[in-house]
Amino acid sequence: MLCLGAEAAGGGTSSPASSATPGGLNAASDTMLLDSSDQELVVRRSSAVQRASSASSGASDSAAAAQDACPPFDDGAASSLYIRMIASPGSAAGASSSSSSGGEGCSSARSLSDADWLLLEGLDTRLQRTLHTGRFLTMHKRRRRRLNTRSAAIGGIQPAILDDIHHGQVQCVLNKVGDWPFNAFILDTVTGGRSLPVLCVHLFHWYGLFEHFQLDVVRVWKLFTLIEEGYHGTNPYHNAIHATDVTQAMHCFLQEEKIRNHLTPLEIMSALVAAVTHDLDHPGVNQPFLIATSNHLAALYENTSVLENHHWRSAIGCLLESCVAQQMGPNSAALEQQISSLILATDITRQQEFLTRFKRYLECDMLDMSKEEDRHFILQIALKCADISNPCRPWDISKKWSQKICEEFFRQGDYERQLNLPVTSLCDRHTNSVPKIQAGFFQFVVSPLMKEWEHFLISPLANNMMDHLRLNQTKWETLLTAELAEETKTEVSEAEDLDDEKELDQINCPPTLPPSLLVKRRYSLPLSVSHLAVARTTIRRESLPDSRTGPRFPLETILHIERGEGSSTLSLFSEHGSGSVRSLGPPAPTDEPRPVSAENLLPEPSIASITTSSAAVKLNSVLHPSGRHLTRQQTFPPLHPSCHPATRYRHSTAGAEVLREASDSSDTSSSSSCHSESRELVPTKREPPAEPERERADRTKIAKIEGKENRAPSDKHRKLLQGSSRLQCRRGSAPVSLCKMDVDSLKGSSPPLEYRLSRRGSVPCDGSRQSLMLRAPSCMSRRASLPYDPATPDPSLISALPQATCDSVSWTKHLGRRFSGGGDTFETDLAKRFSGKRRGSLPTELRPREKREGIVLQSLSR
Ligand SMILES: Nc1ncnc2c1ncn2[C@@H]1O[C@@H]2COP(=O)(O)O[C@H]2[C@H]1O
Ligand SMILES: [Zn+2]
Repeated sequence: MLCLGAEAAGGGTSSPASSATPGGLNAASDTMLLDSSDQELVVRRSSAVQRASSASSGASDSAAAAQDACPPFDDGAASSLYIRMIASPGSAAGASSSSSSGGEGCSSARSLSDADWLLLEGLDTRLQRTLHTGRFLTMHKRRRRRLNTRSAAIGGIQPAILDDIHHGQVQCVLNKVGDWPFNAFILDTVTGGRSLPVLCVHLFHWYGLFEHFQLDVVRVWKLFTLIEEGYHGTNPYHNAIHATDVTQAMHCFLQEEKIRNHLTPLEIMSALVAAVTHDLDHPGVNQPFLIATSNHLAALYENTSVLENHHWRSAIGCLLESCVAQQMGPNSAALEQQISSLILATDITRQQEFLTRFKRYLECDMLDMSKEEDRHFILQIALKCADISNPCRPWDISKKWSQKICEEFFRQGDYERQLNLPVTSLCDRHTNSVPKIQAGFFQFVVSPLMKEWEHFLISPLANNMMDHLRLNQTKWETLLTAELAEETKTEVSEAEDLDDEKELDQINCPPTLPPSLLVKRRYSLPLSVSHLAVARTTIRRESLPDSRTGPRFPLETILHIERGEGSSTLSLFSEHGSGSVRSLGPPAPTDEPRPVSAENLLPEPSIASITTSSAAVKLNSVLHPSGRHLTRQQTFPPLHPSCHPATRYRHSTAGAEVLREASDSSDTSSSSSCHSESRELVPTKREPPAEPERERADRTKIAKIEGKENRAPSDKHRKLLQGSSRLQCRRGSAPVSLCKMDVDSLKGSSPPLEYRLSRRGSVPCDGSRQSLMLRAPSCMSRRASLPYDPATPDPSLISALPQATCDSVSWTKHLGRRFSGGGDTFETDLAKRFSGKRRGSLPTELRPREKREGIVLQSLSR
């Protein structure tokens, strides 16, 4: 173990920036030790200000926590601590052993009541928790990273040295920590993945918080290490680097003249801790996903700001466990209250609420920074701005963030697809693209807020941010333009292919098919489907998990299951329960392939499991004494035959929409189109099985227009559903709510909301839409993929459908080809130019502008 005098223990006290520190700590007397076994930083302070750390060098996290004095936690904090205890047997053990270890002033007897102990004893976590066990409810496992600056000579024998994280490069980066073109990725690289604690300790020194609150450096390091652990390194975007980035942005804002002269040390500390914890333990999926999959977090936080509630409670848990809360003494309650309020404000679905208020305050010049509540409001806005400030960074940094967030969205879309949930538009890598998402996000989410922020700050920083924002936005729009142009080009060539197909179809089509169905539309049957018994013109393309993106459910397996040759519990095409929509059975025996579950689908660590059922029940009794039920979720969607997950998903999304509509209109919007730029999740394409001659010939033709992810249903299902009257007339992603709808039931009545919205949904490929296509080829208000030359529909079918639907058909036909709603969704000039030309999958109906504008926020809602 090497002990070094730590000039830089606080991260740059010797830097020019630090020397300007207002009341910065003299950290020269700090001594830092690094334990090479877990790279846990233990700092010994010889400073008279702080007491010597009771944590011995190399002590484990939990031991350190146990030996440190812990305060009694009040009722308000109890759940935060429970959350961490449940996820961390070490913490619970620490708490229990602390009484015997005689930690300073820490008595478990006064901390834990009988009920607490009952809860903790019920946590049979020691036996059941796996290596994925983490401290947080999402079962996050910290990934240990070797410092990339570690000398090769150390060879794992010698502990790390201080210079590992405080060598020249780190200093260089920290010296510029107040500059806007800050690159968190670089700091993360030079600190060997420890950017979060390094930055935060640096800032705590810089603001003089150690001195002001008499904080122990060991505990503060512990705090930030816990926080760092709580971020999922497996998330492309919501990881510790994002926390670092947002904290640095917050630091920049705190330096602004309008702000810095008014803040108290407590407010500064609240702002920094809130910034660094604002996405703590983020599972990488949004709130609707958690609700749709009955995730325990949704139940725990009652479907309301689920993630934000979880973030702040986890943050308080870290403050308690590190005992920093204790050191804050009487300030602790105010600190916790501010942190929770700041983090809750980052709920993106509350954007409009804050923006409207902010505008009003600015217009009426109502903000008085000498008032505590106004300062708090500005800090809320500052955190919100910091949270979405990546579009305001220089292009190379901003672009990286954009790609990362989109990759995270697309991953969620992949999970949804694999779970047979409707794929969120924003998250569909097959119909959306990074430029498209960015252009919309920049215009509708970031710009409105940043404009007001600029209005408030009136400073070079604000100008700088807006300059970058405009520049970056132009770049994404240029990319989008190029993408759409390319798409148009491709589709023209596809149209030519379709002419060829028409000839082929006329030769091969069985006489039972009405002529109007021929050459109805292009489609994208996979080359690998070998069970086509009807002419392909009758087959709708589908959106089953593509074998390229869903390797765990290759089409062969699906067809195998569908034919009843495999386990019946995983029927992907049937209607109810095991015989219906993809049925997700209970965990299969260990030697069987596991059913579709979050544990199978999500990258390790899983968000599906947290703790044992008994623990969940007890936790529930603490959080919800009224006795509401909270069960631990093992697999999802859970087995609720009466409520298909897709329906539940739609409801949760609809709920968000209603909520949004209740607030002011003109939020933001998003749209869809194009393929993903990311290739990380695209596995190698599978070999197609052997197939009959004619079908092969067909497919060779089709291959020209392949490139879609669609899959055709099997012959069996097609036959089964020939008589079905379902109204699932769109490709791949039929309106999820229409599964049981009969065409006749629509006669003379106004279409149900679900139908009018015609939302996509990735309903299982059950073949029902084919029969519908046979009967109502072009009357449906289907999205996307309209034929270039739609044949005149059967008049009797048209009369059977709601007028609105038929109107939309004629509207759609007017476009001359399939319409995807994407280009015009943002209603920019740019987009208008391409409306009707681009591919994509939005409904053909023209939805009210405010509804469309809400899409981005809704999709982003976490
Ligand atoms: N560049 C971006 N493009 C699209 N969405 C973004 C971008 N940056 C941030 N967001 C979204 O805005 C949200 C703000 O809160 P979160 O950081 O939790 O999650 C963020 C993302 O969902
Ligand atoms: Zn965030």
